Order: sequence, then C-alpha cells, then structure tokens
Amino acid sequence: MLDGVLTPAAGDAEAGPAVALTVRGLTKSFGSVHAVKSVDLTVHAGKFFGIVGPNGAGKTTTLSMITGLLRPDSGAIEVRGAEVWAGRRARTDGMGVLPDRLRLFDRLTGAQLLHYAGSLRGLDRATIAHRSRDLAIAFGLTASLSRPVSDYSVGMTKKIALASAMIHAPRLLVLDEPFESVDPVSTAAIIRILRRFAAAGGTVVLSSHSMDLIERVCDEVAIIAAGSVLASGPMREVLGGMSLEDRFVELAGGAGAVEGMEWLQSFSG
Ligand SMILES: Nc1ncnc2c1ncn2[C@@H]1O[C@H](COP(=O)(O)OP(=O)(O)OP(=O)(O)O)[C@@H](O)[C@H]1O
Repeated sequence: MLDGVLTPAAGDAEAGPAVALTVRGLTKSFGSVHAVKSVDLTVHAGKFFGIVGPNGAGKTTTLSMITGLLRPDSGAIEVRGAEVWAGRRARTDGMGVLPDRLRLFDRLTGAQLLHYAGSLRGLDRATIAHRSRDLAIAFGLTASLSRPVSDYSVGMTKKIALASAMIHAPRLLVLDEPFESVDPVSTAAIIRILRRFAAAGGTVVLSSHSMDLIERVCDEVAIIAAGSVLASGPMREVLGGMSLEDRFVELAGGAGAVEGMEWLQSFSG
C-alpha cells in the first residue's frame, strides 16, 4: 500500500553509491559556545544511523546543519556526493526532515498540511491525495485528517510532521527525536514503515535519547558529547560487546554527582 511513498525517489537503490551522507570537519559555535567541534560522520545507504549524546551534546546543531537549517562555520556535508552548502542556499532536494522544534502551520488540517508539504515538493494533486491516504493509514491518523493540527496531541503532531517529511519519498530521512512523545504501538508502526523505506534503499538518520531503541533499530551509530564524536561506525563495532547504554556511559560519563543534595530530604512543610 505504501510502496509509492516508501520507495525512495529516482533511481535504482542498488545502483546508488554505498555512502549516502558524509560529514567532514563540521564546526559550529554560538558566541563562546562551541556546539559542534570538527564532527566527522559516514552514513551508508539503506541503513539506520543513530546519533546519541547527552543534553547539549550538539546533536540538533549537527542535524540542523545537515538539513540546511543552519549554516556551518566550517566543514563539508555531502549527500550522495553533492555538497549541501555549495551555494548561497543549502541543497536539500532529496531529504525529508523532521526538525527538533516543530513549527508547523497548525491552523491547517492534517490533510491540508500534507497537501502543502507535497505541493512544496512539486507533487501533483492526485499523487498527494493517494500518498496522504496511505500515510494516514500507516500513522493511524485517518480519523484526524480533517481536524486542525493545533488540536492534535504531541504524539499526533509528531506523526503528521513525520508523514509530511516522507510524502515526497526522499532518499534520506533526517529525524530529530522522532519517537519522543509517540506511544509504543505507534513507535513500532513507524519503525516498520522506516524499515521498509530502508530495505528499498532509503537512509534514515535519527537522534534519540532512548538507548534501547537506537541499539535495537540502528545499523550504525555515533556517540557525541560536548560537540565531538566519541565513537562512530557499525553498531556492533561501537558496542564492542557492551550495551549501548553502558558504552555511552563509559565514553560520555555518567550522571552528575548527587552529593550535597541532602536538603532535598529535609521537606519544608
Ligand atoms: N541558537 C543557539 N544559540 C546559542 N546556543 C545554542 C543555540 N543552539 C544550540 N546552542 C547551544 O549549543 C549546544 C548544543 O546544543 P544542541 O541543541 O545541538 O544539543 P543536543 O545534543 O541536541 O541537546 P538535547 O539532547 O538537549 O536536545 C548547547 O550548549 C546549546 O546551548
């Protein structure tokens, strides 16, 4: 049913390059905050690539530069061999993007939002209608398509945004925290959809704080902390026999010390 949407646009996946995305020496500072420090990543086509890291590690900043939302200070980002930031504006034609802070036109209904997303990508009315129907079924949103997105729950909003990111059948999906606030049944359904997308040659880059999910779903992983890549590559190599959570703690450090918080047990009233 979803084949039209899930088969990445243009070309034979098998004939495509093995590397879908390369990031070299990517750097970004905000004043004195060095958010991303010379990050290198290699993402292979047809794979799930997970990015994990503590709060403030630079995940969103990195993904924002990859998806053309934020200009890097320096470094190179190539998608299937083409530099994203070669010109004055970023080239992101073959990408579907779920940004971190969703700013949707939420006075539109779900159906109108999908139509808008499809129109922006140059799809005709019939194709948009057909794909919207398929995506709504896949994401469990059929009954909600005629309601304004402002009335959606957080999880439903995430799902309609994800559907909007996929409607043009991009080759590369870049998803910042796609499963945050999404219920477990919907998460499993979305993962199934994404697996079919990857099996057809599409590539998924996603960030998440859920170590279990990243370990279970992703083929490749990068652990980022304080703007730098601490480990990156095939999941099995990065894990080295450990769980992702243990490896993450080993590389990035554990939670902050809780000594000195005795006042919290003094209860004021
Ligand atoms: N627009 C901005 N202006 C100033 N500082 C910023 C801006 N965006 C990000 N930063 C800073 O850059 C660093 C990395 O932030 P980023 O949002 O990339 O982290 P993250 O890994 O996505 O964190 P989280 O897991 O909490 O979402 C942080 O120190 C953050 O405060």
